[in-house]
Amino acid sequence: MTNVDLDGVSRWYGNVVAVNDVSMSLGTGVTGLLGPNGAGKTTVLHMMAGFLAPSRGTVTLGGEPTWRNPAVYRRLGLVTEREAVYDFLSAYEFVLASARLHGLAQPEAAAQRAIDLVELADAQDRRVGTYSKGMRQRARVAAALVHDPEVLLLDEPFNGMDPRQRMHMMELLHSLGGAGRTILFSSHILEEVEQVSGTVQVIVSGRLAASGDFRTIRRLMTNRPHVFAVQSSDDRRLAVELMGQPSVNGVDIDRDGLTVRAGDYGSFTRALPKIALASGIRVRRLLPSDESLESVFSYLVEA
Ligand SMILES: Nc1ncnc2c1ncn2[C@@H]1O[C@H](COP(=O)(O)OP(=O)(O)OP(=O)(O)O)[C@@H](O)[C@H]1O
Repeated sequence: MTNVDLDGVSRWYGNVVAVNDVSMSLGTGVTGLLGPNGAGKTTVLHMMAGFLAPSRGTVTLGGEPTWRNPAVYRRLGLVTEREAVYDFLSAYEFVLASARLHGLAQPEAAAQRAIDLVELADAQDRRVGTYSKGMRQRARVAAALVHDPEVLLLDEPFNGMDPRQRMHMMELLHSLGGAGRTILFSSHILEEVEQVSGTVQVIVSGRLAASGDFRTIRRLMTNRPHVFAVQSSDDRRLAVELMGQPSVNGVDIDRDGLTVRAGDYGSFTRALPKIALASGIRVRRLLPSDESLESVFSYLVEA
């Protein structure tokens, strides 16, 4: 079992603090690194991979510092966010090049093994330029896995994929994690992380906002005050009815309808249809109006 540990890690670029005093420990299986754009996810992954030196603190893999440590590079693979252009190569040639770069003793066998692992054998001799986004991404995973690393880091691996490709990649991560590897993938999409991994590290503005079991964190996120936009057949009367509800903290009314501040998501969304029904009011629209990831994350940080 290979642990990746961050201990009091900060990284700044000039005046920008990208990562601020983060400590976390990753074990085998799949962990999601969740956070809005610019939160510092890429910086964390690059420090784990030894691409980037921490400004403060230590990043270790199996107890060894990752920065400038070639022995550690052999034990990890990184799939970066941006795709390099290699359209003229077949997947096999591309993965083989990676095997040779690693100086593996039997590069051909290693390349074939990695391609089989990501289930790309049927298309391995076709140029990558003819591949779908999902297939290209799997070719890149194969290249990162060619030296059979214990740790695999992936930066936004689901970006730009359609649902089927996403499902396929999720299954692949599951099986790699199930086989005893330590896998960390970054994402800014809550549902994506929820589907792939039970363990999550949430990072916001460079700080670790929450960490651990996904369900606990999900609960933290939904059991927070919410703002809803509501439109109905009789907004004034509905406002009066809602004000009598313990789950409602406040109601504003204007031309566009009601803005309702509720104590938490569940009690309000359960109560609203009952109130409307009892008062003979038709609800035409119910929209959570503060559901941006940033607001959810900010709440977590402040909690
Ligand atoms: N080389 C750099 N020079 C200066 N600032 C940087 C550099 N790299 C990242 N930053 C800044 O550090 C912060 C964290 O960036 P990072 O790319 O790690 O975030 P992220 O969570 O991966 O976001 P995204 O998903 O948008 O890539 C951002 O404010 C970013 O602008």
